[in-house]
Amino acid sequence: MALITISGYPSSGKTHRALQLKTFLESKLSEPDYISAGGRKFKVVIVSDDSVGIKKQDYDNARTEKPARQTLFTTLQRLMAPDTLLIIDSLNYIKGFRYQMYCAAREMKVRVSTVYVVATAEKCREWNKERREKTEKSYSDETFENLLMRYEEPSSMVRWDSPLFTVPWIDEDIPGEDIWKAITEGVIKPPNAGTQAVAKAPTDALRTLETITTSMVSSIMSEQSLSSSSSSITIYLPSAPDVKVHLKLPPRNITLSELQRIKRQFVTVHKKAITLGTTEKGAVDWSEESVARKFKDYVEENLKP
Ligand SMILES: Nc1ncnc2c1ncn2[C@@H]1O[C@H](COP(=O)(O)OP(=O)(O)OP(=O)(O)O)[C@@H](O)[C@H]1O
Repeated sequence: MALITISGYPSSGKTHRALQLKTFLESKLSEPDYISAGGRKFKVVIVSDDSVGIKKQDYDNARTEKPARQTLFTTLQRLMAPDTLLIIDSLNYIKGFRYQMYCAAREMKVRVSTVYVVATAEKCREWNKERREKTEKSYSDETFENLLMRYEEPSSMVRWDSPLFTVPWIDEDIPGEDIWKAITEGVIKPPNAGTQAVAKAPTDALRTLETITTSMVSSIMSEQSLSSSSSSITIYLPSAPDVKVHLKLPPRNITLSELQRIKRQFVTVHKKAITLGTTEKGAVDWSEESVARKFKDYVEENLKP
């Protein structure tokens, strides 16, 4: 039915908010009108680091953090269902990971929303220290500071974070009614080209992903050098000349390293989707045109103005 992603700094009160939200949603689900309208039994489920066995120390280095995140992702894929309001209570601090969850939700045809729990770094530091003093689970100081530095703030401007609800730590109420509306009445986005089922071997898909994105990065760079004042360029794919992609660029010079960083993020996220898509849910569409259009959207949304 819906996927609600909670995101925020370490020790910012995400679990506190997730529990508040669960109580609110359960009270809405128990309203007689709601039950009789749908005639179905819905449930609210929280998936958290604790519930899937992720420890605070797993965030100490990438070697342990990556498989932890993968466990979280596999669990949420398994639990997403038409009768479930799924709340993901974890740091969810990587933009690419939130995008990956969003794609999975679209594939399952469930509504999405993001709750950004905001507390100052100082406050979170204080709460993390208090947890340690009370011998509760806490992050080491080094990991805590590292996570703060790496935190990629959600933005209502990008599809995968919206609708976005920002909840400050001082405000005791959550915007429950607004979240409820978003997850029961909001638009269900159809699976995009990248999540529709069309057979293609994973090795081909990985090659397409790499060659198309590489070729688009060089096309953007060369088009930009030819028409420096233009804010919109057209790219033709050398390997598929009948495919034309129109790309909007911000009115400034885009650097190669910027594009390569965006390309790396895109490739990493979709490599995972290719593997999961082909091993668990049937093959997905990784045609050249589909990859080109997905990458175009990703570039447009990730280039700073
Ligand atoms: N609004 C608040 N007012 C006072 N204390 C709070 C508030 N929110 C959280 N805390 C305290 O901060 C600590 C961390 O809270 P919580 O577990 O909800 O954070 P979290 O963001 O889920 O942490 P983690 O990053 O470990 O998942 C707890 O000890 C909690 O009591």
